[in-house]
Amino acid sequence: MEYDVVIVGGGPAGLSAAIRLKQMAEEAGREIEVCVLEKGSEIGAHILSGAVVDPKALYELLPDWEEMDGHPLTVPVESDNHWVLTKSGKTSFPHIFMPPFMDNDGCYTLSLGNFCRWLASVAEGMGVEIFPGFAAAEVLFHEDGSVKGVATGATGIGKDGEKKPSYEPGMELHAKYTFFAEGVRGHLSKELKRIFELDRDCEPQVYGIGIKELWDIEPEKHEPGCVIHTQGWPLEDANGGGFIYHQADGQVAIGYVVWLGYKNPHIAPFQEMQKWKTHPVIAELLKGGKRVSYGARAINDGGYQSVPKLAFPGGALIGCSAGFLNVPRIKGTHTAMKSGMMAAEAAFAAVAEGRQSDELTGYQAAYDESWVKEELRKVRNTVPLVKKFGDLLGTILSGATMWAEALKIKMPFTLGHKPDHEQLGRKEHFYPPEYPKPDGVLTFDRLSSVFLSNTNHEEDQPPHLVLKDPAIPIEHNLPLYDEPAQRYCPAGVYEVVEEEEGNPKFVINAQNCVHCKTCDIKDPTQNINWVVPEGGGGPNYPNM
Ligand SMILES: Cc1cc2nc3c(=O)[nH]c(=O)nc-3n(C[C@H](O)[C@H](O)[C@H](O)COP(=O)(O)OP(=O)(O)OC[C@H]3O[C@@H](n4cnc5c(N)ncnc54)[C@H](O)[C@@H]3O)c2cc1C
Ligand code: SF4
Repeated sequence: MEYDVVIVGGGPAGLSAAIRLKQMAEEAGREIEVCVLEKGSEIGAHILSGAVVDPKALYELLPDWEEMDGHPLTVPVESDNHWVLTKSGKTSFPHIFMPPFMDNDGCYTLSLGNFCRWLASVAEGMGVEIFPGFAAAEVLFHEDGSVKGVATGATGIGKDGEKKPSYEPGMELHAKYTFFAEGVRGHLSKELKRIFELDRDCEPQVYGIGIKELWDIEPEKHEPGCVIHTQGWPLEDANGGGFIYHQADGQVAIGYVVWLGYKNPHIAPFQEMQKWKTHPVIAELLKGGKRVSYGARAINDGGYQSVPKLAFPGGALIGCSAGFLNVPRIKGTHTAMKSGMMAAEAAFAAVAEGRQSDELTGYQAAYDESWVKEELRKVRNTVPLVKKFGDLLGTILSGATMWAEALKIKMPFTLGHKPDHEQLGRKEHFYPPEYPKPDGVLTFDRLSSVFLSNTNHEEDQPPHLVLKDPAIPIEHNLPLYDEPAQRYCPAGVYEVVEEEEGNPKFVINAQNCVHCKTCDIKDPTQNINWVVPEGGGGPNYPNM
């Protein structure tokens, strides 16, 4: 199938790019053929976020969005709180100490999945072809090495590699330009970074794992638009923090992010979140409520200094595939959208000039002049400072650099990052943290949690969690790190079980995978390669 632009990924970046392309074509009075591929069973099915969204990019994309039908930006932020937690206490950090650009004034709290569903309806109304349930499995290249498009994976192939009666071949989608909008740690984007050496001149990307639950809470405790961020307890050997967003319909979205640069191999991010919920203030908020959804997704933490080269012959990385998240604001939606719009503008100009398959230098140039780059520049030292000096001193120092930027004093240094997978220490050098036993009311185990993510994969299909060397988990990771995949995976996919003869065996329950990408990031020897399973497989998040 031939298109002008093929977009891989129906998140905020991909959908904004599609809408912007159609808008420009309409303004110019010409046609442009655009399609969006989405591996989830529907748009939004794989989207997991907070979210408190800054509508800055939305105002640029759809200036009259407030008058448009069905938009989900119905709960403006009414109160903005930051708590520093100890085991049983909390101190509210005075809002006045926050640099003005950290403000949530004018932002909305919502389900990002529902936001994407709405953006998709707008895009379809403009003639964008959207294919949910289609995972782009392979990048296609022209003979000169430029990107030609993508191929979706075939369906109906068994574990043994043989065709089943349900076999359907994959499709090739060719385009003048292909945008990769796969979100954090996209597996094709990872390949493209390697092939075109896109990250040769930037710092390595670093990540966090965000674990989220949606709760129906008692009506008298619900304060729509109340936004709370927490730092401090319970994390000891790691950095990160929690969020509590009072959203529409009596629900609160709660989540916990653990930065993946941690050294203690005994840490289990899922358990950190369960422990965080036992804090008296959070436990009280959730008491009498019911957990209705669960999920997890990695998040980019590298920021400004980890943004790779954005364009290459025939394509571009947009959104979190490149990595535009503002870490102290925990916001990447508006920057993802704007990057998609900038790429769209460059691609439209190129197609209108009759060009194809070349490098969209206009996109890179637009980013270099954009508010996205400037926003990321101001907060670029937060993550390295907190990692180096710890939560308290690091936050103070990072706050000082942000205030300096707010006062127009440009910091003359940019600190670097170290890859997350190189950080783990040996198991005997660290104590296992204490975690609560699940009570099934406030705290849960991983399997009952995954059940709430509605995750489903066809069981008889080739593995989508590919071990480069099957011996490494037991022969290398187990003796050194007690095989950390057992703990960092938020879906209980990886287990070490004793075989009858007493030998340990590494088991992969791939059907439980919620596509968070943590294993692809944190495995110490980068032995796990996450590739797309059959399209439509994975979580089915309702409103995450
Ligand atoms: C826990 C957590 C909390 C967050 N909180 C906030 C917040 O409060 N505010 C905020 O602004 N941002 C927040 N973010 C960040 C925000 O969610 C991201 O910045 C944003 O979603 C990035 O958009 P994207 O379009 O680049 O990628 P995504 O939203 O990840 O979308 C990518 C899409 O591409 C699809 N896809 C991937 N690979 C393929 C493939 N090969 N073929 C087909 N489809 C594919 C995926 O299924 C997905 O639907 C949070 C993130 C997390 C994890
Ligand atoms: S297997 Fe990997 S991608 Fe899947 S849920 Fe576990 S850590 Fe995430």
